[in-house]
Amino acid sequence: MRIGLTGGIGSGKSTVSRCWQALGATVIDSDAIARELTLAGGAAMPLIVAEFGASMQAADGALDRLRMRELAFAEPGARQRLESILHPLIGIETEVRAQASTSDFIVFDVPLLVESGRWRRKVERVLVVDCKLSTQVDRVMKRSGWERAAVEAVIAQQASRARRRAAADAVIYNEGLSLERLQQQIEGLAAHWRREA
Ligand SMILES: CC(C)(COP(=O)(O)OP(=O)(O)OC[C@H]1O[C@@H](n2cnc3c(N)ncnc32)[C@H](O)[C@@H]1O)[C@@H](O)C(=O)NCCC(=O)NCCS
Ligand SMILES: Nc1ncnc2c1ncn2[C@@H]1O[C@H](COP(=O)(O)OP(=O)(O)OP(=O)(O)O)[C@@H](O)[C@H]1O
Repeated sequence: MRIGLTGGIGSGKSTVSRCWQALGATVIDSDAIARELTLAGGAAMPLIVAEFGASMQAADGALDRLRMRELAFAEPGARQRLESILHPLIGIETEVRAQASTSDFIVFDVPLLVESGRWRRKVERVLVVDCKLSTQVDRVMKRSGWERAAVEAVIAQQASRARRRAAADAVIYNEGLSLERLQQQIEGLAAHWRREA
């Protein structure tokens, strides 16, 4: 079964992904693929340099992520140009990885599943990880050392919690939840979806 896992920045997608991995699922992480594509020599780099100029490249040839983040979340047009380079390449790579999987469950961790539209028909279930906006901000500031305004700028470009929940087959409310309880919820969901299938 193909599951699309989504949620806002810092909601807990990677944490939930690890719960699925513990059950033997294959997890395919779009953010990780985007990072690989933009390493030095990555397939996206020539296209990014052609579109945004060589100043977007760090000294080692990889994408200058901080610089690109500042541009992409300040100018929606720039973010869309970046997405139009990366999203087709991410789509190809995720499909290659999915084809290679022999697991019962393939979990696609896709931050922009609801926003992009092209994902819904590729998955059989949509699992949304939800939490309060203030929790998202706190978690990302703590985990990544970002400024509050940087986290808020990303949240402003993402779907609302209500829109995401409306697209969900199941919602994990990841607020004050121990990792044990989270794992139990995923186990319950996996059993339920196994029965449905
Ligand atoms: C802008 C970039 C360079 C910033 O890199 P940085 O290392 O600072 O952040 P990172 O990649 O870890 O992303 C952190 C989070 O930002 C959010 N985010 C990333 N890109 C986008 C986007 N295009 N729109 C909305 N939110 C986004 C996601 O929640 C993501 O988990 C990078 O996020 C990127 O290349 N984005 C475009 C690719 C994309 O759309 N990725 C989203 C998953 S498909
Ligand atoms: N239930 C929880 N209990 C305690 N800490 C949590 C919980 N869920 C998530 N976190 C912590 O919050 C931070 C963000 O979680 P995680 O990385 O899973 O989110 P994400 O949705 O994958 O984030 P991003 O969109 O930035 O990739 C991490 O440091 C994680 O350890």
